[in-house]
Amino acid sequence: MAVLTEAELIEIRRQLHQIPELALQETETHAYLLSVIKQMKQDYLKIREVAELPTALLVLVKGSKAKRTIGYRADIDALPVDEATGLPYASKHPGVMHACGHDIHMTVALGVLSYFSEHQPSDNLLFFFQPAEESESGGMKAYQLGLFTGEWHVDEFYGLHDNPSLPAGAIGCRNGTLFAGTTEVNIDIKGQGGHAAFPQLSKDAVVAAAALIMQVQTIISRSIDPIQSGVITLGKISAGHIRNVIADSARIEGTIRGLTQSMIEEIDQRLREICRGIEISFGVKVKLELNQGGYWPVENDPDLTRNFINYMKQAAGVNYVETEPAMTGEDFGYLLAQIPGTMFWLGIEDDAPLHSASLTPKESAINSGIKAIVGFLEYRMTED
Ligand SMILES: CC(=O)N[C@@H](CCC[C@H](N)C(=O)O)C(=O)O
Repeated sequence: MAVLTEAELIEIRRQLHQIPELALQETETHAYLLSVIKQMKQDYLKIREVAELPTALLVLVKGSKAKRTIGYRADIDALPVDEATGLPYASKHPGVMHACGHDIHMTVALGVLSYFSEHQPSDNLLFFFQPAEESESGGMKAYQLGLFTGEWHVDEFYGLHDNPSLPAGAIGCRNGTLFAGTTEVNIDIKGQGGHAAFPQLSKDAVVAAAALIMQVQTIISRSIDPIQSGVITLGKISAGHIRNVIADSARIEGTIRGLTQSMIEEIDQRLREICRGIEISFGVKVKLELNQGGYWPVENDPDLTRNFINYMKQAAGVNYVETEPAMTGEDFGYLLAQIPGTMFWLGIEDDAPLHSASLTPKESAINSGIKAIVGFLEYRMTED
């Protein structure tokens, strides 16, 4: 196979878009990626599958006179979102969609890999197709399994996220914190059920949940320095069985975001205190689970990122945009805390935001992204 053309890449993206899979279940996606990679020229490639993380895929491109190994990561999982785009190539998996654009991430990575499968790089390149970014901490799992050791050691890591608010193909970045750290929140309230007519004989889990939700929303406005940024979103609540029975339990699921680790820990602590207060005031039991996993703030390495930005600013054909930190989370933050590197945005220009059922990335972003990344990697490999 020659280097993948723009038309072939768009077709690949559409195939991937039709087979979205949730975190750690990306078997069809894994098989598809493998089939595309196996059609590339294999002379410089070494493919690795991992029994302990079966949907992950690593591909090493052997450099001709390697001074280092440069890692490039693309996440491969999708979201439990019912696609509403009406596109002819919409998801074939009901209730699951590439609503965060990981189909674009994979396609860009395949495009860059395809280029270097035909043009041997001087440094080693390691492509990491990572499962479980949206949940389940795939990046942290991979690192803790020792995937980046020995021959597969990575000296510096790069990865992108698509961004609907940037023009198609634009590269966005900043030095310092790019994305927030996040903590997943699960709250189980156990009360006592009873007849709707006799609330005094019950412990109403719905009322306790309502009070808890309203109190939690005061953390940001009343416990956090207004100059600092934090977000608490409780995106899911379930409770009760029928209108005239007082609910005996309620479950709330959400996410906390902060641009620094200390901010996240401060919010976590206030949440614990509010849960204790709800127990006392409503006579219920509240079980709080906080799970940060690998979703650490994405901290770009100062030197590597300065270099990346300087390259992108002057590269012909690259529309570089300096961006603000975002409250989105990314488990690439964990990898960047272990291995220096840079995360950046790729503009996909859409009115719909990430995680929307109507997200429709502009596909021209794929080719622009590949050109910018190939150019940067070739430049980086000329440096000592
Ligand atoms: C880019 C993006 O949208 N990432 C996700 C990451 C999820 C983090 C974690 N599972 C959580 O929900 O706290 C995001 O929602 O920002």
